Amino acid sequence: MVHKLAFIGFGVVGQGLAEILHHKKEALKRDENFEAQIVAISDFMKGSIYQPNGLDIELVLKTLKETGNLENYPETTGLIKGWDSITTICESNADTIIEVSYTDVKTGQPAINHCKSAFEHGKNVVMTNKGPVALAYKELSEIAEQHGVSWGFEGTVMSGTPALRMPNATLAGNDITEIRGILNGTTNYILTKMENEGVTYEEALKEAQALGYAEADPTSDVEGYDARYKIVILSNYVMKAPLTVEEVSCTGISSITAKDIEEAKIEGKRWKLIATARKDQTGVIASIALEKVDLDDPLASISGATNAITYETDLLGAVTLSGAGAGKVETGFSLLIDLITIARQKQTVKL
Ligand SMILES: NC(=O)C1=CN([C@@H]2O[C@H](COP(=O)(O)OP(=O)(O)OC[C@H]3O[C@@H](n4cnc5c(N)ncnc54)[C@H](OP(=O)(O)O)[C@@H]3O)[C@@H](O)[C@H]2O)C=CC1
Ligand SMILES: N[C@@H](CC=O)C(=O)O
Repeated sequence: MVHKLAFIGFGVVGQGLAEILHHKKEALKRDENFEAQIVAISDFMKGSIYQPNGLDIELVLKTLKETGNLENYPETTGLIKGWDSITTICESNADTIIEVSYTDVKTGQPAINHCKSAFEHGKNVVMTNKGPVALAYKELSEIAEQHGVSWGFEGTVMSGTPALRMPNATLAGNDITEIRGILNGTTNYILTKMENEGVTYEEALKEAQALGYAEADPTSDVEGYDARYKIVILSNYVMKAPLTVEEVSCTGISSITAKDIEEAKIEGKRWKLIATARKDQTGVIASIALEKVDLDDPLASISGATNAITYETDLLGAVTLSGAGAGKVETGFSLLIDLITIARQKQTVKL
């Protein structure tokens, strides 16, 4: 079966997945029996194209690079231009929607509506957009289930590093009592650059933006909102506790100075933006806080855009996972693993 994909949003991450699908086409077919075709892309400013027989990925990327607009893609029989996101989701022949538009930290929209429309039209969604998972996890998972479709969102926490799949699949049966981690690549990159290279806060932020780590509005990163979304996703999905964004106390890194960093160094400590969620009798208590950690703390050695997370479990003790927390290919991969998982489920059902 060839999986037909429609992309909503085509920025860093969307293009990351498209490049992987192009470069690994043969290997994915040979090793995973996985074949995909991009039939539609709908992006706010970069334009919208739909070709029911499949778009030529190389030509899509070339057209975008050379002209900045997808609608300059060469005319072919059946090509439709200009569809908005909802029309693309509802009217295209895609079986899976790749939702990689920007994360709205207040309402989660329009991505929540994108998910609802897709599920109601019998389509799977795989996404890296954190809004719908952080704000509407329960409602959307119920709608997906009612319509018998899949919803993948591995990349919403720690990019392609399996921060969701690992505890759910391989730690199943454990009670996870506490989660503590570095969950934002941009802020960890800034803190590392300031400490190791004496780069200013502003310069380090600019670098993180240029490398594709930061959110469209980097306030989300530096004020801790992005990490707050991620700890809410972890609480709901991994700890099965219905924590809301408003319940998480949150401070970011925007007030940190070179002097603060120097002082921490003298004390033998290091600043890190730490996300914590801890179970108690009433539910889960969670926070995002800038902390001065001891150098022998396992999170102290996590540098750059790398993230890390420790799960405290009742049967296995502490289990720590570290890996990429942001990036084009790294986050593109998170979408690929969700797609491969859906494909494997379909193959198992057939058997
Ligand atoms: N970058 C990373 O490392 C990671 C990102 N994420 C998440 O993945 C998502 C995508 O990130 P990234 O690719 O970096 O972001 P970008 O800002 O590079 O891309 C987002 C794209 O979505 C488009 N867009 C915004 N709203 C709509 C809409 N309503 N309909 C169609 N297109 C829309 C934007 O359009 P335009 O700019 O043309 O107006 C832009 O091209 C975000 O939600 C982010 O939080 C998650 C993990 C890691
Ligand atoms: N802006 C985010 C991207 C991934 O979620 C980050 O820096 O971690």
